[in-house]
Amino acid sequence: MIPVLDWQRFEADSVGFAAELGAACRGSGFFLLQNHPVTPALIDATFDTADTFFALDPAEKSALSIGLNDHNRGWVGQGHEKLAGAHSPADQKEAFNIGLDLAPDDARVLAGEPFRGVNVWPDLDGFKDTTLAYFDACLDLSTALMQAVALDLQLLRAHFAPHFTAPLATLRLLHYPASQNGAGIGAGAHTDYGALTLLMTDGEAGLQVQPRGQDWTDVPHVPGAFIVNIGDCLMRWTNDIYISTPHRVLPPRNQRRSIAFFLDPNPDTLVETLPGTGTPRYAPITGADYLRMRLDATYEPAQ
Ligand SMILES: O=C(O)CCC(=O)C(=O)O
Ligand SMILES: [Fe+2]
Repeated sequence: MIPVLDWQRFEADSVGFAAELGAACRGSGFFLLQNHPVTPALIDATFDTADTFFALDPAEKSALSIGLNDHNRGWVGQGHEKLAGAHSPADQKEAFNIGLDLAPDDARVLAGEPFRGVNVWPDLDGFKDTTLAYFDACLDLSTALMQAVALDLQLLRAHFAPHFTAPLATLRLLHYPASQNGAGIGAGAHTDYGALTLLMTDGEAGLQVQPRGQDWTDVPHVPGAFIVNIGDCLMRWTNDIYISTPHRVLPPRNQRRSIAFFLDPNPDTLVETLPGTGTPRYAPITGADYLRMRLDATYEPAQ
């Protein structure tokens, strides 16, 4: 049900690869991607540095809290987020978000453009270098995947390139503590907000998908392969030709770690239904407005 695609095929037969990708994106909205260029050494190093961060004292982590800035960077403590919506139980997980790495004197930061802020960093050797290397590797791979999306949609291969020059990409380190009794939820049922998500897990079970009209089913673990899925922004952009699919994480038996990379377009990109996709079902919206709308719904209103 969730196909396994081979990235090497994109070089040799980009049209054939794009057709496979397109079939997955029109179906379950999920596929596994193996033989990609993000090295096992970089993946391991990112998991290791994330472990070191999550083991810090909560007081140290809360100095980097996501609530202290308005550009979606930093630490999300346990119980802070409800991916399934405000009336659901809180997710049993913690997370750390890193965005495009901008200097404090970057003109976009100084101008206060939406989501254009500086990253926040823990005082840990190697954390920044490792996570930024992982961020860059995922940015390269995900924007290359957008070329395959373009080919599948009968657009020029470079169609999306201008929309991902300085995108609202987010690298999110995730940590789900072991659950004694399986009660509650690790991450509530949701669809992702952006264009593409590249997810790496440590193999601990828990992630499930629910393709439209079907039951929840486990996502298989293929060591080293990315779990790739499309988000609501790309569903909207394709006028619902591609499907973003609900998924959730059950409370894991053992602690579980994952690393999600969310690719959203540039903040000023106008997401309007693509040529050749029929009568538009959606009004155009900028990348920044769309992401803000979705993030605002994810965090509990202040008490
Ligand atoms: O941790 C996982 O396996 C999935 C996380 C997820 O779906 C998300 O953060 O959007
Ligand atoms: Fe997700």
